[in-house]
Amino acid sequence: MATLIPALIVMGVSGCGKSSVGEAIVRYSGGMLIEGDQYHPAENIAKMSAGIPLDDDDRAGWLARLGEVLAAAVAAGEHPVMPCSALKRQYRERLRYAVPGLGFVFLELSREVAGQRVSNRPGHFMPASLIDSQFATLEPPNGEPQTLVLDATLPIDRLGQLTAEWWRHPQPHVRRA
Ligand SMILES: Nc1ncnc2c1ncn2[C@@H]1O[C@H](COP(=O)(O)OP(=O)(O)OP(=O)(O)O)[C@@H](O)[C@H]1O
Ligand SMILES: O=C(O)[C@H](O)[C@@H](O)[C@H](O)[C@H](O)CO
Repeated sequence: MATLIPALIVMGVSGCGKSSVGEAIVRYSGGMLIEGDQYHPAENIAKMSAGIPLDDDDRAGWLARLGEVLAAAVAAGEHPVMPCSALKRQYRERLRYAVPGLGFVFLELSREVAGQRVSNRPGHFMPASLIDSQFATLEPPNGEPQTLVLDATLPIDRLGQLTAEWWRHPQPHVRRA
């Protein structure tokens, strides 16, 4: 894969489709999926499961670890695709520092649809009661470099295709659909 973007973060609030679309991107691009949620320490999962939103301190160690994991994968010649909420600009800057040129795909979704999706998803630690805090924390990546903004209600496969296409021929900031 010839690309200027070494790795991709699939970002957005809980329920926007980061994990589902990450899998589709990998199918269309040949990249390697690394699930960001897997690197949350047990305390973070316990907090979210109890309906308590994470704060900056809770996310700091997790983001540092994600940066290391991404950088190691890139150094090993992989093309990682990482679902990771990356809700605030300062979180994204930390990841960019770890992997210069890092790309972001922002899956944009309304509060209503996010709530419906999370309520209807069995067996996941994230309760729907945390959706409001996810939106309160979200700083959309408007105007940020190497960022693709997509309508998260498009079919998952289509989102994967659009992202893979953009990844092959990236433009600085694109709002496609
Ligand atoms: N584009 C889509 N159209 C319809 N349903 C979708 C779409 N994307 C995701 N979903 C559904 O919404 C739910 C949440 O998706 P997913 O788990 O991929 O989101 P997420 O952003 O990774 O969530 P979290 O951050 O909470 O893990 C799932 O049931 C999934 O099947
Ligand atoms: O930054 C955060 O608040 C967390 O990463 C959450 O976004 C969850 O991990 C995710 O949404 C549930 O899977």
